[in-house]
Amino acid sequence: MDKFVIEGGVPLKGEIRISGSKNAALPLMAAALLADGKTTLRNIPALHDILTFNNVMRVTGARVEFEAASETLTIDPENIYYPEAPYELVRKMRASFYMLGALLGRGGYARVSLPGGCAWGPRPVDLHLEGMKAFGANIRLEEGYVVAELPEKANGLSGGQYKLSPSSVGATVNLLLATVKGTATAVIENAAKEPDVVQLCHFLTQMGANIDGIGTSTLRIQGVSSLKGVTFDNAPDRIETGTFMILAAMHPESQLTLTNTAPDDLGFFTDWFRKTGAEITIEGSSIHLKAPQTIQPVSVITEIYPGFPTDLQAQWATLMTQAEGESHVTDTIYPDRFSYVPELARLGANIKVRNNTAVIKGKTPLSGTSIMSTDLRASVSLVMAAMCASGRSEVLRVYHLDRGYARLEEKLNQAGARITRVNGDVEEA
Ligand SMILES: CC(=O)N[C@H]1[C@@H](OP(=O)(O)OP(=O)(O)OC[C@H]2O[C@@H](n3ccc(=O)[nH]c3=O)[C@H](O)[C@@H]2O)O[C@H](CO)[C@@H](O)[C@@H]1O
Ligand SMILES: C=C(OP(=O)(O)O)C(=O)O
Repeated sequence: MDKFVIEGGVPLKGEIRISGSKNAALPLMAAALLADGKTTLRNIPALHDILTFNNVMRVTGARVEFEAASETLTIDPENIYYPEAPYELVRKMRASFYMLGALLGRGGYARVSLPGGCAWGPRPVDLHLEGMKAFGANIRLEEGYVVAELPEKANGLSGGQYKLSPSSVGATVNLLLATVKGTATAVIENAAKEPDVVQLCHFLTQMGANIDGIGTSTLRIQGVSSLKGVTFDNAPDRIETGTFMILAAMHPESQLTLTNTAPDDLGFFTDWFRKTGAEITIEGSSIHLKAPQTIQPVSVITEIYPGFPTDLQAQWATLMTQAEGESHVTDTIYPDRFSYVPELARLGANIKVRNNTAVIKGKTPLSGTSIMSTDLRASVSLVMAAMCASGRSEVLRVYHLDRGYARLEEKLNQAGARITRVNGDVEEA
């Protein structure tokens, strides 16, 4: 397992180009399996999760070619013959569960292992299954696998209405995939409005789907008989953008420009960010950032889009260890997503968890030591803390990070960071 060795205390200067979004790309990839022809997706980052999903699709017989240098992915689903997603791959990544909707939508049958992904407490898939049932699929559990199929003699789902409670990105994606082809009308209420879902709807529409209410919480899908393969540009990663914005605020001398961003996809995040005292100027797809001399404490509560994203709360709590005063970071979406807290405390942060809230008292100096990543966003927050700490730190198990950040150390080093990737697991055994 690789680790990072980080020399802390240096500001970030210059430009960093934001990669394509992981969480927006994965639904597109699954949707490409519904087409009658080949789909080309551009701005697809060479991340472990993307490579894993490529392999998940290949198991079915789909032809998948990824050119990492040009970040271009082609998916040809013509020869799909094996509508299954095995445990060995699905356990690595929760979004593999999108295969359930895609394969059901394509051929009326899917057998998909129950998912893995970042683990921070319960992450049920009941809404995915209940929604598919409500739209007429037969669902059964079989030795850790979910089998979804059309009822005997039916030649499509029956459609209907289903209200997600709570709203769910993954369930909205799966229900869209399951229903865009066919003859029925399906209405998803309290659907997710995250940019990743909106992009998926636009992509499906370009393929020939009929979806009303895109960008609202009620999606009305009228099934169509076929979908065609298209060429499509994936959106920039809003979570990578937010992560680097937060990082740029952590050192008083940092001045950073992020290019290839989609500022509108950040929702209200920029408002919270400004309250810290950081300066932000948006110019087309570039975001210019200047760190505050003194970071103001800003409490946040995670909410569905456009509220504060749960995927940025660990990074925010890390920033708040350097703010002058007390702040609270509350996660209402994943109440247990605080595994990074003991590690920040080991670096010297004054941070404690009360129920679903991290209570942070700043400003505390951080000093370098060995720290362990536990999930994707937790691990990037530890890298950020190590970059802010005095002396040298080691961040172990960076494989979590490689799931979702493309060439992180290379990008940050180009802006002045001092991060070395060390291969192997001898020290961690
Ligand atoms: C690959 C991907 O895009 N992952 C993102 C996606 O995850 P994911 O799609 O898994 O997250 P959801 O939007 O589904 O989860 C939202 C809430 O709904 C609950 N829920 C969800 C499904 C279900 O069947 N039952 C249920 O109760 C969850 O426990 C959670 O409390 O959105 C999350 C919330 O923005 C992000 O943190 C993840 O990074
Ligand atoms: C948690 C994430 O991914 P997943 O839902 O695949 O675990 C994430 O992208 O932050």
